[in-house]
Parts: sequence; C-alpha cells; structure tokens
Amino acid sequence: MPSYFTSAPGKVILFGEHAVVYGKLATAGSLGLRSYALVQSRTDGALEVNLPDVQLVRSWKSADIPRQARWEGYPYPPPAMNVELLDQLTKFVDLGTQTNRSVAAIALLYLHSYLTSDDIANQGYDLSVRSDLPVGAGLGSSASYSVCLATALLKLNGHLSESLSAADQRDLVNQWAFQAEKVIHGNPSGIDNTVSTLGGAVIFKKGEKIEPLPGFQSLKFILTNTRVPRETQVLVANVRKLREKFPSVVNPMLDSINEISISCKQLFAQNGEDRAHLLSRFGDLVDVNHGMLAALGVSHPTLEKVREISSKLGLKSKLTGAGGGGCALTLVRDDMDEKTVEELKTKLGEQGFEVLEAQVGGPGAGFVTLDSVTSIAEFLSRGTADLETQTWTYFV
Ligand SMILES: Nc1ncnc2c1ncn2[C@@H]1O[C@H](COP(=O)(O)OP(=O)(O)OP(=O)(O)O)[C@@H](O)[C@H]1O
Ligand SMILES: C[C@@](O)(CCO)CC(=O)[O-]
Repeated sequence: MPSYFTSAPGKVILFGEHAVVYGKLATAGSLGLRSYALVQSRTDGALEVNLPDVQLVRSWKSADIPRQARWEGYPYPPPAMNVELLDQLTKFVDLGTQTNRSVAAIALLYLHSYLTSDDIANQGYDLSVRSDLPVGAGLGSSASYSVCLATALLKLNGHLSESLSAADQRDLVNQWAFQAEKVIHGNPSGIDNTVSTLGGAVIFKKGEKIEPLPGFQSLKFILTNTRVPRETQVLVANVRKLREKFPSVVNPMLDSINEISISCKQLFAQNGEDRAHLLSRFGDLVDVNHGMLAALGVSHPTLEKVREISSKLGLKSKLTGAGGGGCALTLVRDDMDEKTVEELKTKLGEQGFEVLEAQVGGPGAGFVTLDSVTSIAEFLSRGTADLETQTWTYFV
C-alpha cells in the first residue's frame, strides 16, 4: 500500500516586491516554516481529505469525481488551465466560491483529476495537509500547500520514478504545483511555487527563467505577522495609480529597487567569506528597500511599529510581500544575543502580533516513503520536530 509524507516550505520576498510587477528584479528565499502532507492508498475507492488549516474534512467516492483523460506515461508539460473542469469541480465540491476551503479543495481535485491513475482511483486514498504557515499572510502558504499536493499525487501515482533525474522530478513537481497555484490565485508569477519546490534563494524577473541566487548563505529572520488583512491586488493597483500620476518620480524609485536586488546578488556573490560584512550590508539594503516601499505608499502603521521596535534594539526590518499589513521580516544577525531576540519577540507580541522565528534558505520539496500505514489522526497530532526526524529525500 503506497504511503508517503511530503513537505514543502513557505517563502519570503527579500527585496523587490511591487517593482517586480514592472519587470524589475526581485529576490526571495524558502522559509523554515513548512507544510506537510500524508498520502496513502486505501481499498474502498474513497478519497478522504483532511485539511485542518482550512477546516475541511470530506470524503468523496473517487468514481464520482470529474476526471480528465490522463497521460499513459510522463505527465509533462501540464496543459493550459482547463476552465470547464474548474467549473465542474466547483459545482462538485459545492463549498461556494473563493473561500479558503473551496479553493483548497478545488485545487486538490484539479490535480487529482489529471494525475490519478485508474488503479489508484479504484483503490482510493487518504490525503491530509497541515501547515506551520499562517494562511493568507504573504508567506506563500498556498504555494507550499500546492507543492505538497503535487509531490503527494505525483508520488502516489508513480510519476516521480528514480529513472528521472532530480532536475526533471523537480520540474514536474513545480509545473503541477503551478497548476494548483493558478487554481488558487488566478494569475500568479510562479515565483512562490518555484522557491517552495527548489528551496534556497532565487533571483527573478517576470517572464524569465528563475535562477538560484549565486553564493546565497542561510539567513535568520524574525517574521512578524501584523494580522492586518490586506489585498495584494488593491496594493498593486495603488502603486500603479501613483506611477501613472508621477511617472518621472516613481520610475526611478522602481529602478532603485531593481538596484537593491542587484546589490543583494552582488553581496552574496562577492562576500561569501566575510559573513559579518555581508549581514551588515544586507541590513542596510533592508532599510533602504523598506523606505522605498513606504514612499510608494504600501507600508502600514503596524509595519512601522515593527520597524520602530526593532530599530530600538539595533535590528533592521522591512515589509515583505504586498505590504499594507501582512508580514514584516527582521534580520537577526549572527552576533545578536538571545536576550535581545527574546526582548524583540516579547515587545512585538505585546502589540498583538504573531511572531515567528524562521531560517531562510532551507531545503525545498521533499518526501518520505513510509513502510507502514499511518492514521490521519496520528499524522495530524505529530509535531513538526518529530516529522523532521524522518529521512527526507529532496529533489537535489
Ligand atoms: N495549510 C493549508 N491547507 C489548505 N489550504 C491552504 C493551506 N495553506 C494555504 N491554503 C490555500 O491557499 C490559500 C491562501 O493563499 P493566499 O495567497 O491568500 O495566501 P498566502 O499564500 O499565504 O500569501 P501570498 O501568496 O501572498 O504569499 C487559502 O485560501 C487556501 O485555499
Ligand atoms: C506585491 C507583489 O510584488 C508581491 C506580493 O507577494 C505582487 C506580485 O509580485 O504579484
């Protein structure tokens, strides 16, 4: 009975949000906070889905789920989005539109519909995903969910065979995760699922191939979720309006942000040996980038509060993602003592913020082949530290 754990990280944008919309460079890294999935075949033809983070527990007869004609062999490349299938699945799950759980369920069934073999469909399977990431706070929870799903379904159906190179396996996972991201987001750039699949850190430009950031070294951040909800689309539209009003003012700012990403790339490429220097310069770029984003109008009083609190303790912070609330990152230099970090966490917590400690630049998607059946309840009750002690295989 095939049975697997899969796992994939969230992401954090280091530099270049908003500017990336106008073809400028941005840099992003994988987070130490991850999502985990359990997938295992059954014998009764049921698809048992358990997604506790979006309060979804459902059982479907796999034979009832709308399906596509599937590949005989290697399922690559995925086809263009199938709008008709999306409509059918939306009606089938019947959970309304655009709620967290409806889009999560539709994305899952969309991948199921293409990737599940007749044998697996006849047997049925359990699929459960849980995450350490806050949902909808700009840390790539949807991408990490999508990558976990894609890895789980590709693995269960034998598409990630050892005869494929690691690069081909990675690409397969990434392309199918991108399909799930499209179901959830409409028109994503693909950066989130790529960082989540590859891990490490990347430099990217819209429409071009995403490259690993040369010489990248793992970094430690405090991530503060201000819990202020924000709509990426609205913030992007506001920057667009400002740019239309004052192109000669805003365009040079976007160019400067592009230079920040280039400087970040140069820092890692040239300062591999001198980590203290690298971190100090990185902190300077954090400050400058936040200043530019605030000037573009996408900061928020809660984000400025994070900066005020951290700067009093000698630490540099910036908003990450779309801004207007959501999350801020604070760089924790290697020379910061534990007491200062604890003080920072306490002060941020006193504001009602959620404080997360995270390493950036860790591994991407991975899986564990299990040799015995695991109950969903047992999987859900296991802590992250416990799951991490398993022997994970990453696509590297
Ligand atoms: N653990 C999870 N279980 C099930 N679905 C999830 C989970 N995490 C995320 N999702 C899906 O992803 C959606 C959240 O995507 P959204 O883009 O709003 O947030 P994000 O990915 O955290 O932020 P960003 O894309 O700005 O980094 C949820 O509505 C849900 O459908
Ligand atoms: C604000 C933005 O640059 C990043 C949001 O995480 C929007 C985008 O790139 O689509």
